Amino acid sequence: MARLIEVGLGVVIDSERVLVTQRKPDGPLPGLWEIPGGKVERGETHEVCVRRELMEEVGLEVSVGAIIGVWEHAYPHGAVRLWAYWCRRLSGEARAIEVADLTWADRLSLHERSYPEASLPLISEIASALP
Ligand SMILES: Nc1nc2c([nH]c(=O)n2[C@H]2C[C@H](O)[C@@H](COP(=O)(O)OP(=O)(O)OP(=O)(O)O)O2)c(=O)[nH]1
Repeated sequence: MARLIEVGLGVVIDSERVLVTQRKPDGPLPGLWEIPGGKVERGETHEVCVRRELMEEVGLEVSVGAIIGVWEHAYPHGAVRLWAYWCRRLSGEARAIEVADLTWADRLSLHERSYPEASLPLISEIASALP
């Protein structure tokens, strides 16, 4: 079996809303919404990966806190292991830099979007943490 792709995700909550981003129309899982993040690069810690991805994708400086969970899933394009962390926004205003779109979703609107299958347990976990 092909090796797992390690992926670091940053769950940023601000004013009782969570930041979700939309994948670009080209590439795997086009147009689905997700938690910002990306592949852990060689030699990188998860914390460094999450901080780098949040800055690259949405221009936010964040601090990385506790781990939420780890989930594995095999897609036709490859198998992933998602490592999700609670994050706090330190500076910047989120803008769609390397993503198709973004929004700050409350508990209700979180459930109105479509996510990659691997993210579904994480989305439930986040929803249960929102008021
Ligand atoms: N960022 C993110 N990726 C997810 C989520 N759920 C999920 O299955 N994935 C998958 C999609 C991809 O197979 C993989 C992340 O890879 P990616 O292609 O988005 O990562 P990247 O930003 O490093 O991309 P690139 O530089 O290779 O273009 O994890 C999620 O909630 N957020």
